[in-house]
Amino acid sequence: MAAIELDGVTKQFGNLTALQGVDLTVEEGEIFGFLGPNGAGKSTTINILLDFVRATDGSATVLGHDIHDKSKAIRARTGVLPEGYDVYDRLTGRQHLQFVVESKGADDDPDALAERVGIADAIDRKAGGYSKGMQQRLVLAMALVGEPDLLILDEPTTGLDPNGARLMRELIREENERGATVFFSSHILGQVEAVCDTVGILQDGRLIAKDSVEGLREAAAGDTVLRVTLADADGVADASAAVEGIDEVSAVTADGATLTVTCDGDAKMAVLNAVEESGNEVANFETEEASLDEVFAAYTGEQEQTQPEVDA
Ligand SMILES: Nc1ncnc2c1ncn2[C@@H]1O[C@H](COP(=O)(O)OP(=O)(O)OP(=O)(O)O)[C@@H](O)[C@H]1O
Repeated sequence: MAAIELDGVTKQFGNLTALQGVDLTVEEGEIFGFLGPNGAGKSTTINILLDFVRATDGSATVLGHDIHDKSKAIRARTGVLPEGYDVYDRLTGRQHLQFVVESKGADDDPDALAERVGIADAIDRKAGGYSKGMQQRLVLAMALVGEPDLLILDEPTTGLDPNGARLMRELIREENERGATVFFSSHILGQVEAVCDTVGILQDGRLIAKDSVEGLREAAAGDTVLRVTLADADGVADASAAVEGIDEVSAVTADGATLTVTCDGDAKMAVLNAVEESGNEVANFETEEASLDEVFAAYTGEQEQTQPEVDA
């Protein structure tokens, strides 16, 4: 059974088309990264899945249930970290957690939940006094209540420092190992790359790609950069001339005994053969993979969508 299935989902807000005919399947047990620039329609998709917003057209199921007819059943089995969720300033962390435990009919221990997200010391303080990152951790703990079958996390690393972002990734993996499907949206590519099995790229309300991180890279990385180091630097000019003669090669630069060659991914062997045929011995070669940033830019045609990655 698919954990999430969208079939031709379209959403109009007046004249604005926020989603256009989105078909998407997220398999059970997957960690799915929903990637897209600001305004692409990620939150609208999530709101439709949770029946907070009605689709103009199309249909969808979550955990096998129709999103309209069975929204209560869906929410009972789903943990959600909404974008920009406001905590109740006057309630403590414990009261927030107790509220969710009771409303879900679960039996989680609030102290254990707070411990998992790293706010155990602050559990009896009012959430209004929490830092932004602590509030985000509290909301994450609320999403974990009741061992949900599906976690929907909308931009979960917002407001988190590198340690918080790392914790988020660890929790996503732990929850997935427990058996939960994880669907999380982000415009921070590194977060998605670090933890996801599958990525969907949404742009202007259309799903423009869905693949594994590796598959996306291969599909979008038309150009590969090869660094070929020769055994003898004296042969560089000949080797360079030989490589330049290959149709699939778009650029060659030389530095000492190393040639840097930009070429189509499938021309790697031709490059190495040309170097050897020019009378040179290859001492070493490396291939530079396209980063997911480059993949994302190749798909969306946008260069600077990302915030600096919080490396952890
Ligand atoms: N309630 C609404 N009324 C009118 N327009 C809306 C509404 N909600 C969203 N939109 C518009 O729909 C489009 C998609 O917005 P959405 O919030 O789903 O994007 P997003 O990918 O989640 O972006 P972000 O990363 O900035 O949160 C945007 O153009 C947005 O302005």
